Amino acid sequence: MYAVELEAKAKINLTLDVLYKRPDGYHQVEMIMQEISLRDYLVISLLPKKDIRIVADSKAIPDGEANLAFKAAKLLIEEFNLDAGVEIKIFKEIPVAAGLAGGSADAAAVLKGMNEIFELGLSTEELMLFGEKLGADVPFCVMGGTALACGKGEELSRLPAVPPASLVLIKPPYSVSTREVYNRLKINSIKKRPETQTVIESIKKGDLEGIAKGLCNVLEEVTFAQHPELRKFKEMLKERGAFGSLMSGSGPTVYGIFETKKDAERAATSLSLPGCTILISCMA
Ligand SMILES: C[C@](O)(CO)[C@H](O)COP(=O)(O)OP(=O)(O)OC[C@H]1O[C@@H](n2ccc(N)nc2=O)[C@H](O)[C@@H]1O
Ligand SMILES: Nc1ncnc2c1ncn2[C@@H]1O[C@H](COP(=O)(O)OP(=O)(O)OP(=O)(O)O)[C@@H](O)[C@H]1O
Repeated sequence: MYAVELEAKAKINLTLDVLYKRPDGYHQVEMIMQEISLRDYLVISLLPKKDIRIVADSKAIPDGEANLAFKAAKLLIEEFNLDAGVEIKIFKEIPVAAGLAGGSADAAAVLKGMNEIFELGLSTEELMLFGEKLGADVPFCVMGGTALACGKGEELSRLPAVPPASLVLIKPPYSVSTREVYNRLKINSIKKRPETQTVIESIKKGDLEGIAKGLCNVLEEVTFAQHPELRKFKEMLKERGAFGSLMSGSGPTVYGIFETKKDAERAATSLSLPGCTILISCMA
């Protein structure tokens, strides 16, 4: 049976600013998105009849039509009236509901994989437009790399690659609802906003310390109000040599940027946070 194997890479936010609430209920954002090496693996196989089957190695994600990978397959089957189906095997490595776009990454991988299996001939831009129908982070997960995201997150402009750097990610043993965090945000009381253009300049110069100094996510205050220990996790990473640390997306994952893999490994092994998942990854 014809099958394709894909990697679905996670993302972190280097900056995340929220400008205002839009009439459509979403928030206007300005954020720098960065693809990282942490990834899920998917195997998509052709099924002779119109059926979508999700086979996941994790009980933490839905195995039916609530799965974002299922929604992506359904979207293309209906759009192109495909007279066949797919089985989607998902091997999860990305922590779920962690602020790392795990579901969005899987959905983007399904769009790419089905484009290949059914020879739809869709460009990256066309796949990103389908991604927009699935969720705000999906267009970036289709594009990958480093990008400035505006609008709901679908207006993307590619940025130069950031300098190679390692990350330590701390994922606490609970998840956070993105929707609740956005809806709890008091936009008029945001004390510190990212200096997005300054960070873009640092990226263009390949200045890792400048990037790290510019890390800023306005959603932190909302999630930290519920989980104050996350603020401590940021400090612990910096005390262990991180150039900078930040919560990714709506959280709860907090990450630190380290110059080398060895620095990241040393920091990670010195952390003892019962119940937390501690991962090492890299940017670019
Ligand atoms: C927090 C980020 O992950 C940062 O990259 C994204 O902004 C959220 O991306 P996402 O999880 O793919 O978001 P979606 O699944 O499309 O939306 C989940 C919910 O988050 C809220 N949401 C999301 C994106 C956005 N720009 N404004 C919002 O208010 C909406 O209530 C939405 O119903
Ligand atoms: N393939 C999937 N992988 C992970 N979560 C999925 C998937 N399909 C559906 N979900 C659901 O989507 C919700 C969000 O999961 P996800 O891992 O995408 O969160 P996230 O990383 O915080 O996303 P974002 O950073 O975009 O806000 C979870 O509650 C999960 O049950």
